[in-house]
Amino acid sequence: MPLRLDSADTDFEQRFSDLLAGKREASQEVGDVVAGIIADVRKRGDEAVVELTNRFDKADVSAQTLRFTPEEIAAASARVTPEVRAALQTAHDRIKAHHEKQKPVDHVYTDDIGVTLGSRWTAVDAVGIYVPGGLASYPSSVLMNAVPAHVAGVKRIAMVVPTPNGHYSPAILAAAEIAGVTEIYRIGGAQAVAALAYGTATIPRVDKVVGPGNAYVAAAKRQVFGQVGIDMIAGPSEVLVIADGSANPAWVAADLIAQAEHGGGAQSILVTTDPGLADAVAAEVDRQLSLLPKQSIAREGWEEFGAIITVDSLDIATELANRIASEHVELAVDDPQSLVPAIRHAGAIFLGHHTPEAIGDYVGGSNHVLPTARSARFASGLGVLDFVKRTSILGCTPSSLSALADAAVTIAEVEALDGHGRSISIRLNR
Ligand SMILES: NC(=O)c1ccc[n+]([C@@H]2O[C@H](COP(=O)([O-])OP(=O)(O)OC[C@H]3O[C@@H](n4cnc5c(N)ncnc54)[C@H](O)[C@@H]3O)[C@@H](O)[C@H]2O)c1
Ligand SMILES: N[C@H](CO)Cc1c[nH]c[nH+]1
Ligand SMILES: [Zn+2]
Repeated sequence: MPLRLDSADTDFEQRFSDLLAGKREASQEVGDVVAGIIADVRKRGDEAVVELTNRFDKADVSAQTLRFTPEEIAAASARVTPEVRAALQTAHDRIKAHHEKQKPVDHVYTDDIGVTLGSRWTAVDAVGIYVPGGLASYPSSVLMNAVPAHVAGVKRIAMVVPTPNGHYSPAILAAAEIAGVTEIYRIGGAQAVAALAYGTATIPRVDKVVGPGNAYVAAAKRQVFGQVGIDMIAGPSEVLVIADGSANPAWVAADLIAQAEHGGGAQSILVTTDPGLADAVAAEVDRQLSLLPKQSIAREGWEEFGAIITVDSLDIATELANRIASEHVELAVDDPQSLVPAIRHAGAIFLGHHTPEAIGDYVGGSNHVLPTARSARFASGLGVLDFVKRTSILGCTPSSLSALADAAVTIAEVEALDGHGRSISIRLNR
């Protein structure tokens, strides 16, 4: 049974805190396993990557077959149906159009004393994109990772995707082809992240690793940060549905199940002002789950991490939403726009009864690689800004340098850095 809470209950705070603290992400044990894998890949390179891939993915690879050949990519891509290709193309075009609007612009200005100041954006040279592939296959994640990188102007995109038992969906390679990605390795997990970060004989190192993945991938990204950049931690998926009495229980239930079916610690939470809706959604989730196979991942996910919370007002609902800081927040309420300003911590917000989170997973145009595990308090979803860096530009004239010199030299003296002061005064013959 999923957790049932009511914000008016005396033990609510304690039980809500327990819900937030629930261990869905990397444990100490996962962190230790990942540290061992990273050290092994750094030491033994391809040999370790091959051995770990064959152990965890049962993939039967060698250093020679780690990378998909152009022929394999073309052949797999040719196997997808015209419908699948067209759907991927639609997704690609919509994601591209939306991300084009995120491109930052350079600016330069000269202030009132003649100092020139500016910001210039340049793309990261080489990025590694992680496409998850353990429990499910995610062609959509190929597009969500690769399209913003292309829009940003990244020159080299290296993609990794695990191939459990040697299998992969042709749609993965078709999506890569549509997105213009040609460097693709059949590896996953922490060993893939380590190979991208440190490089091996077969896999040249990159500057930044992005993309979603399970707890092992999330832990590996945390541990290689500094050696390379990372986007954020996009781990096991989450949805928080805020609903009032106008919501359709069957639609809300379907959305909760959709997120729970990601498995691996995925979490679905309903917060509602309507106790009748809470009961109806609980019954409807059970009914819809009963139509699925007994061992369905969605049932496991819902029962282990799901929760239904009743609250007295939408104000309390939004306050809880900010504390949960969910990856996705659906506003299944009469007037969704009125709640938007109150939601400050969310990876993405979905407006109204006709915007299921799954439309954003695929073709809405916004990115589905989003911060999880409450990291929406400080992080944003993947976008063009993840693939560029900002360099500041500063230029003084003799007169503007002279105008600023005294203050600068004074601060240099306070810091006891005489060389700094001298490098300024020498130019002014002081
Ligand atoms: N936040 C997002 O944007 C987003 C998008 C898509 C998927 N996801 C999430 O990504 C995750 C995908 O997970 P997945 O497992 O299907 O694929 P995955 O590719 O993330 O992980 C598979 C890899 O995990 C490693 N692994 C598995 N068990 C291991 C063990 N015991 N020891 C060491 N390594 C091990 C293996 O190397 C394997 O290749 C899900 O949690 C899903 O919710 C998130
Ligand atoms: N909901 C996931 C992000 O949390 C993304 C996804 C891909 N495919 C289906 N869903
Ligand atoms: Zn999804």
